[in-house]
Amino acid sequence: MIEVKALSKQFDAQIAVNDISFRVDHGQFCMLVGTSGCGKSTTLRMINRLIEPSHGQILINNQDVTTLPPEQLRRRIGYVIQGVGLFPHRTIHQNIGTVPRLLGWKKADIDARVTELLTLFKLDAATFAGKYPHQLSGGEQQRVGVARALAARPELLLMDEPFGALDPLTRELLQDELLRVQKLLGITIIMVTHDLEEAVKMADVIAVMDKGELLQLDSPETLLRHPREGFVQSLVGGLDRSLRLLAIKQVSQVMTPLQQQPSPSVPSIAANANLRDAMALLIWERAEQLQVVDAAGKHIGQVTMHDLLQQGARA
Ligand SMILES: Nc1ncnc2c1ncn2[C@@H]1O[C@H](COP(=O)(O)OP(=O)(O)OP(=O)(O)O)[C@@H](O)[C@H]1O
Repeated sequence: MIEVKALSKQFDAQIAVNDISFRVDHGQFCMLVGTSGCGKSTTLRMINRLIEPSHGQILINNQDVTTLPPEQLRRRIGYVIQGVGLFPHRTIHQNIGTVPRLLGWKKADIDARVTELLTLFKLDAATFAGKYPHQLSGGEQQRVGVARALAARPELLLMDEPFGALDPLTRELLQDELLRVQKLLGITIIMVTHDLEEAVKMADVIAVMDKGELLQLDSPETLLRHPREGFVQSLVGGLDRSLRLLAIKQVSQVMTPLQQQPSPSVPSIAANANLRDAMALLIWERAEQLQVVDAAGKHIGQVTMHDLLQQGARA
């Protein structure tokens, strides 16, 4: 668990972060959202002490981060930035093994961990371990960047716009992979983004910042349904809020169990698809109803236009 208490940072005359407090529980995914220059990166970099706070306190599992030597602290906290920052003259294996090596892990343990992480991110270890970063695509490099940050099993992962430089399709793929890995490993993540769509899709809690201040900290659904007046309201948007609400729920959460025999004339949708995709399919097919199928392709229920209208509507 991480607790940020009355944290501020002043650079000369400029107050970059102004008296912010929040708490992220173990295993939660927290997104810091806001426009450029609002203090997101500065907040993140104070947590791993790349920047020293002017005021305030940061506790990780009740331990004040200022009581730890910064190098020791950074080995307990993974850090991923946009553009990856892989070491260009080291192989993928050496890159991922960086922190375990510094911590004095045995070679066999490092080898096993590198293979485990590459496999986790769907990169074939035999193919990729000996390659150099420039031989990888941007998406592959970014996966390696996340794998490297996770190598020594950190208790916290900090990510600063990690997918900002990727094309939209690769970006979506990596978002899905990160969510899968996060759920699997149960790690706590604090990620910076200026993309509300990304925040709504991935976060358990969203912290909206503006001009160095924390304006609202809530779940995606609460933030979309009850944004505070002013900046947050303008950020979450007007009517497209309804589509964002649909994007945060899965078909499986609103479907009704199978009532009738599957019909070949009714379009099908995967149970883990989101409601926005379901709405798009209903409109595209001019249908009133979709059949829901599980990962094995078995029909398990149905979802109707009426169900979706309820979910995307004002509370
Ligand atoms: N080392 C520094 N020295 C002086 N001012 C700084 C320094 N780092 C950041 N700032 C200023 O602090 C403010 C907050 O910067 P920060 O990088 O935290 O914003 P951000 O929300 O992450 O923005 P972006 O999305 O553009 O990265 C900005 O006005 C920035 O110019």
